[in-house]
Amino acid sequence: MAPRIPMSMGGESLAAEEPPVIDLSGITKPERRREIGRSISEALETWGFFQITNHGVEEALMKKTIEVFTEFFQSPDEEKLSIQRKISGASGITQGYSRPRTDGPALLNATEFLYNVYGPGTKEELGDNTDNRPSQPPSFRSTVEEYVESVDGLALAILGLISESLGLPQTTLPMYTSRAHGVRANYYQPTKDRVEKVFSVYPHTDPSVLTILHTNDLPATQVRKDDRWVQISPVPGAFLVNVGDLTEILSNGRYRSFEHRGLPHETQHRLTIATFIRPLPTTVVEPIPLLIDESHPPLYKSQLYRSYLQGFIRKGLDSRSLIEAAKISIV
Ligand SMILES: O=C(O)CCC(=O)C(=O)O
Ligand SMILES: [Fe+2]
Repeated sequence: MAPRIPMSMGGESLAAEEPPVIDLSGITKPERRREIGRSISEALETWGFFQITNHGVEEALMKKTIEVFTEFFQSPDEEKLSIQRKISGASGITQGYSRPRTDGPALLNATEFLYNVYGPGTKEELGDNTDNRPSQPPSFRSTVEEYVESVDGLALAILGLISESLGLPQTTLPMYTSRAHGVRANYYQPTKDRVEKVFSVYPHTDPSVLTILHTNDLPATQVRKDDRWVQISPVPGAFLVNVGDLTEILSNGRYRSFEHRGLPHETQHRLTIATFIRPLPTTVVEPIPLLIDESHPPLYKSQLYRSYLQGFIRKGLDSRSLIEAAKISIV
């Protein structure tokens, strides 16, 4: 296992360079589309992350989404605890509100967070406890539903570009994703004590194909690059996008799932909302057959997304351990 990097936050340890900001305007013009595709491909090879502007999601909707989540997290404990996280019997999908935790066998969460699944889908995709969503403020559900629908359209566009950058038809990666998305909102208490296990989201990779992160514009999301933590400066109105473990598998290792973590701000509450674009539980995840030939053997095992997710739930946030375990060992 790779050694853990010290968690200290000395400013001098942060690299000057960071993932690029990519402007999506003109995406329908063929030449511009190729240029955007090249920028995304380069960003994914170098960082696994990029920010996007002119992405088509309405600014007012983005703001309103931050507002309703903030209002939820600031509501009284009994309100939040009334939808405490629980596992649904049949689907195994755990939804609801979670208190900050620093104990337990798996590396869990030192922030409080809310996780629910939104979008069209079967009971197996959505889980049986979709009622475990906030009912306050009254506009919460309709706002988040509208937000997720809009982010879904953006995700399809980005997945199309990533597919093309792999030399595949733009429908390829979307075919591996469900339209029901996991939405995890993290709420960080302010603290000057920025060390692991204090109001942070531990180093991990995402069990997703693609993750689209919306924040209240405060640092710090950090990505691990060449054994250093690189802090990403939020561009107001932009989304932070990264590929997860499933894209690493589907692309047969061309686009790696980079380890990252979330830290609190010193003086203000940080809110981050991650939308995870994922396969269906019944999808077989394996390197895309068109990318495999004699000189490019598959580097990852084939498995059901459901089994992958169960492994994630069992382990919690634990650097790159699951994706490493998915590799075919070459002896
Ligand atoms: O809050 C952040 O900055 C990162 C959150 C994250 O990585 C996640 O929820 O998967
Ligand atoms: Fe993440």
